[in-house]
Amino acid sequence: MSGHGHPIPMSSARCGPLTGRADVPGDKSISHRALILGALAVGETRITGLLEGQDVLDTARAMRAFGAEVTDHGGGAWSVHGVGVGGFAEPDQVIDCGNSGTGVRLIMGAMATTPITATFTGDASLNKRPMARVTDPLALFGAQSHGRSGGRLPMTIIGAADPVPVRYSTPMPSAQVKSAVLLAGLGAPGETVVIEREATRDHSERMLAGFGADIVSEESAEGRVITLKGQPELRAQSIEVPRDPSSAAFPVCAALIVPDSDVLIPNIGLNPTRAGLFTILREMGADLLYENEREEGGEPVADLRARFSPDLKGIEVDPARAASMIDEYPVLSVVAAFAEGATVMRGVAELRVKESDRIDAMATGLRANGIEVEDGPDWWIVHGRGHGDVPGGATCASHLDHRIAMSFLILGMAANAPVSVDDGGPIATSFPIFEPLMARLGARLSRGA
Ligand SMILES: O=C(O)C1=C[C@@H](OP(=O)(O)O)[C@@H](O)[C@H](O)C1
Ligand SMILES: C=C(OP(=O)(O)O)C(=O)O
Repeated sequence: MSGHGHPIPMSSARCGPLTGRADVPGDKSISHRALILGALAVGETRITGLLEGQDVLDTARAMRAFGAEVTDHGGGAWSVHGVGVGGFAEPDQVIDCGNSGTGVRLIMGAMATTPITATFTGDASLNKRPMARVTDPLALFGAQSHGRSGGRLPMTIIGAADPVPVRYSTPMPSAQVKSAVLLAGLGAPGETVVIEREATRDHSERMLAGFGADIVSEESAEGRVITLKGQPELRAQSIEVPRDPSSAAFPVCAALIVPDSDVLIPNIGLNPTRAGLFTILREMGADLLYENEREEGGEPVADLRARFSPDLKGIEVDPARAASMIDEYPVLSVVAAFAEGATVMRGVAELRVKESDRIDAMATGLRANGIEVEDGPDWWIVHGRGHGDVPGGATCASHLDHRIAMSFLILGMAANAPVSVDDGGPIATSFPIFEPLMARLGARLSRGA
């Protein structure tokens, strides 16, 4: 797999209209949480629509290592026989979370208040990412961690034998940190409180409530205050995973920039903590409609219809929206290249600590393809060239980052010359059917240098 297998060079060439229906896979964030909470519940949790991308498969394997029975019934249907809160067994192998920040950080939280020891590792990308943001609050519960310098993986966590509850303000907007603290709070007596200044994706809170935990979110002058009562008995659930808005972003953005396209992307989760990209695209002048808006399994859902939008305008993206579209900035920067004027993105320092430094990876690749980009520590500006004037023609490094690889392949669909990536392998972490799905719509993707 990505980071372990051979690189898969891929290219994308200008194509005719993209048309038809794009059924994107299940939501990655919700899939991780369904497996982890299923493993912490009593009884059998049934999941449909699970994302079978490598990140989630690595979490499924990890849950088995902690003692849960995880079964793949085929076609996205899975079941998890949980061990109950506090019931995790000590794994006898190192837990390899592959490329997944969400996987490793949430699982560290989930085991940190059980008196067991586990060692975590990942691929070359994950082993560079900061873990102190999770181990600092886990230490407050009484857990110990021993990792490489700078708080990097591989890392051993020794769960607290006698955990205490915690009140913690997250220092950066991060749903992974929030979720790690909440999952650790399950194993501590009393109330664990997480305070976040900017609201991040709330799938953990919604799903914990669904599993029967006593959890309350309140808005206050400090921000959002989430209070969880520890040591509940979580009851197994049936979970239907909605389709992933972060994956939908790719066919949506491709349809906006490829002339005469008209693509329907059904059943997309539009939780407001996730849907920022679609709001911004509409503000830029995108022909993007929400059809058949409804609620499914406690999450807002709609069918997206995206059509070629020849008059996109650059925009100043409201930094208050950053958390609700944090994974979508790379593909937004591609759309920005086809807009008239500058698109300004501020307050996005977090982009520098994802699977890659996403500001640097995109800025470097966009410049190589003839697009002017300025960047600083927590901001970047893409100077759009307008439709029909994006040169393309370069090979970009994907840095073991699925979203970087997919973004540059989208660029190639509307640029004047083909665009290549050195390695499309990481795409399988979140969107394993990206290639056939985009090809069916009419994209011209090929493999090989
Ligand atoms: O909680 C989650 O499922 C995620 C949170 C975000 O990360 P941060 O918490 O680091 O912002 C996001 O980038 C990631 O893709 C998924
Ligand atoms: C940042 C991402 O994932 P993770 O942090 O789970 O590796 C992502 O999918 O864009």
